[in-house]
Amino acid sequence: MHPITPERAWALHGSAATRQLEARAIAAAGPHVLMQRAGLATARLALALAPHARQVWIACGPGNNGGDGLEAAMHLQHWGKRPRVRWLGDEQRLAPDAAASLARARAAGVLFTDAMPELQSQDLAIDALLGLGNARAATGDLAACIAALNASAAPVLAIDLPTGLAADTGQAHGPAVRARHTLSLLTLKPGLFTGMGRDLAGQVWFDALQDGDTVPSDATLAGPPPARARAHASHKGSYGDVAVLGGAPGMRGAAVLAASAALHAGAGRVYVAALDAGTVDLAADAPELMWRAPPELALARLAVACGCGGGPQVAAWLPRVLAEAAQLVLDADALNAVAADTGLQDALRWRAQPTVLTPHPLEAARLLGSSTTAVQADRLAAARALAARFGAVVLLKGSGTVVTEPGRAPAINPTGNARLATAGTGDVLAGFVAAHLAAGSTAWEAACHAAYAHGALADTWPAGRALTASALARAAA
Ligand SMILES: NC(=O)C1=CN([C@@H]2O[C@H](COP(=O)(O)OP(=O)(O)OC[C@H]3O[C@@H](n4cnc5c(N)ncnc54)[C@H](O)[C@@H]3O)[C@@H](O)[C@H]2O)[C@@H](O)CC1
Ligand SMILES: Nc1ncnc2c1ncn2[C@@H]1O[C@H](COP(=O)(O)OP(=O)(O)O)[C@@H](O)[C@H]1O
Ligand SMILES: [K+]
Repeated sequence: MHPITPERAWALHGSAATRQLEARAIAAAGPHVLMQRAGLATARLALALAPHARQVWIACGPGNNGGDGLEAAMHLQHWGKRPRVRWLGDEQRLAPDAAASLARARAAGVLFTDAMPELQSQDLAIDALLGLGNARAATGDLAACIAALNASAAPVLAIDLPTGLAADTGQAHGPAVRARHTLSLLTLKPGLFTGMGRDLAGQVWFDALQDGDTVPSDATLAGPPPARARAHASHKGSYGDVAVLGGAPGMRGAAVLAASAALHAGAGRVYVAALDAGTVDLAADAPELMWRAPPELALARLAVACGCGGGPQVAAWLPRVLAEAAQLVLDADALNAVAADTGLQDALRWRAQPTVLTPHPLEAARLLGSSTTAVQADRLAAARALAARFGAVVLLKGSGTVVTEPGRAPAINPTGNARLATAGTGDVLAGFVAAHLAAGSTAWEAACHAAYAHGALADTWPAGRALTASALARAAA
């Protein structure tokens, strides 16, 4: 069993792939063996999380997720704990594995009770209501158990998935359990790491329940970028040139943030072309930045971050930028301009040079002609659709940032937290991506590595220090 941390990459499997692997694993191991392993793993984790727990409330649903919970109850009973089980199943319609675990829990003397527990007296609660079989919004007793788990002062351990969380999308379309820990079984599911997944699953643990067998993954949970050593005999030209095109009147700060981020992330030289009527400025904290009028940029030699505070003015520059920029990050207003103009959409599709689009969900919705709700309902699918439509790497921002490109399984970024929800951090990310592109990374690597580094800075940010976008830009290593 492993705790899932951002220190390494992990393969992610959606529900269809997991069902496929489950069928093979059951065929190989024999009936009930997998559920026995799942229940034992759950009980062991429960004990590790709450070693002194006496009272454990286990809410068990009607299917095999409930079977895992019953199996765990049996072990906890054997180990001298006092598990109390609320079981929502129907013996007439019970699958054989869950029926076997029900019999074992009863034989062990586990207490079954329909009464809701005295919530404050529980030391631990286990959510074994629904897992992969979660088919519709919970109502009735199921919804009441979800509410009880969420009201519990005790930590909640969810088996396989927090009840109500969709394995493939990270969305919940009804009441859902908010767990402190989730033990994912057989595979890690993408929905645990994006959308609502991070908030509902808490700390994720993983037990493969079997050795060796696997099926093709649907996505990856990204790992850290490889360390980049600088050759001693290198010079500023070795790390490439970035230009930021943005900063319309009143929004110059966005361009400075992206430029400062590119500079601190290691770009050799950083130019800023502000759309603010061409006035030249020296940012007090970054005299290294070189200010140019937009027509002066030698786009064909530059990694360009375009959009950051660009306002409507950026649209006029996009035909040239799309045609000429050696590498390109399109952010914010540049994305909105593309969304509003089919000519720019064609130019983006025809572009052959490396390109990264960095929309937040609303920008993605504009590009897709859909809504933020539709994008968030399936972030992986939305990112894939955008990548296919524009033939570019897409980095869809938000909790569990998704990176994808045509023909490749998406990566979900494991780092970052809600302290990043402050104005300007997206401009910083665009600057990071541009710096990686300028240094020679592929568009895919630049997007994955920049997202990871951006989130990791937030994850290690000192508790007492305000996380502002300008401080984030300067903190890049
Ligand atoms: N079969 C096995 O040996 C194994 C099963 N495993 C567990 O089994 C789970 C999948 O089991 P199932 O396929 O039985 O699925 P679940 O146990 O997640 O739920 C399926 C049952 O819940 C009902 N249901 C779904 N949504 C409902 C709703 N909103 N209101 C009321 N009832 C609802 C379905 O009609 C069905 O009876 C996995 O998540 C995992 O926890 C794993 O332990 C691996 C081994
Ligand atoms: N709750 C969160 N968890 C993880 N990352 C977040 C969260 N909220 C915001 N972020 C990150 O912060 C950045 C915000 O970017 P964006 O929405 O473009 O803001 P802005 O336009 O103000 O710069 C993105 O990288 C996004 O992924
Ligand atoms: K569950």
